[in-house]
Amino acid sequence: MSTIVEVNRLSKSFGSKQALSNVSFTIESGSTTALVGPNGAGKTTLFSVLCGYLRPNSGSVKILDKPLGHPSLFGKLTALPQDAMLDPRFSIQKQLCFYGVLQGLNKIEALKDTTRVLELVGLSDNHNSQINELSHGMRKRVCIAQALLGKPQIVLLDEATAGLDPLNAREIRSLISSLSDEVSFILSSHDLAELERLCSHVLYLDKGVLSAHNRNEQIGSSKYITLQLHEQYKDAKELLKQLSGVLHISQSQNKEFIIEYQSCFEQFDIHLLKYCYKHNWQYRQVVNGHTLENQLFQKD
Ligand SMILES: Nc1ncnc2c1ncn2[C@@H]1O[C@H](COP(=O)(O)OP(=O)(O)OP(=O)(O)O)[C@@H](O)[C@H]1O
Repeated sequence: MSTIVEVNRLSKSFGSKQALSNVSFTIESGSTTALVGPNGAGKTTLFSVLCGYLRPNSGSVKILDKPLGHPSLFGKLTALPQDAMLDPRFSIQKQLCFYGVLQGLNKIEALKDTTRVLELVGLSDNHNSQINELSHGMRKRVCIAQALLGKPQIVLLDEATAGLDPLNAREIRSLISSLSDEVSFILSSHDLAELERLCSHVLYLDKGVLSAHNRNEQIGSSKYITLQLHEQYKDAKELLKQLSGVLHISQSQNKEFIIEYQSCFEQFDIHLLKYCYKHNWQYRQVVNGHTLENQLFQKD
């Protein structure tokens, strides 16, 4: 694994509004990173700086070991902006070919790559459609296809599934997941369950200040599992404490337990599920580590 994004003490303000404040983080190749935070936290500003749309006031950014704007980065990092627009006058194939040519492909290569990316997003049959003939979800997929032109190494997707129905959102998630071996995605979304499924690392921004989280963390000799049971079974917490390997149990919600266990305990998850079966407990969800929601919002 190598570092593909290195951000050091980055700050950006708009007049007196500090949108990013001393933000530092690194991203390794092959990881899928979530960028989360409340409205106005600075996510779009951070994406815009990473893409080179906005200049920071201070700090440095290196992409693939090169400073922002370096010619060798051309086409290596692409983005789907939050409110990406397409031109209603041209077919989607024409538009994508045009963007391919802007990326430095010749016309034949651009057409070939357009065919490839339209197939990836499941829109091969719509190549001649104009944008106003497509549904909201299909338009979003065209924008994602655009971001995938030319085989970039890093793709930033700002709210890729916002406003999509569950089926379309699911298709986009599965596309991201299937491409994540070749492409490092950085995803901004308000959908924590979505990021939970897709991301190994989390960058949390709040009022321009960043904190980073590792999803499947091991702290010292402890590991964590979050177990959500189907209902509030009698004495569940006390009984869980008696399971071998368990170090500590805390309750994040009514039926949800955060189980800290000895990291040397192999196949603890299977052991835990057998224990649930033994006590006739049905479970809703088992998450390796903390849930994203608990990581971000639980105070203790
Ligand atoms: N062009 C601009 N001029 C002035 N202020 C701006 C500008 N762009 C962003 N801001 C301010 O910077 C802060 C961060 O905005 P940003 O759009 O990056 O947040 P965000 O995390 O993407 O929010 P959301 O989740 O609502 O999309 C906000 O307070 C916003 O009002």
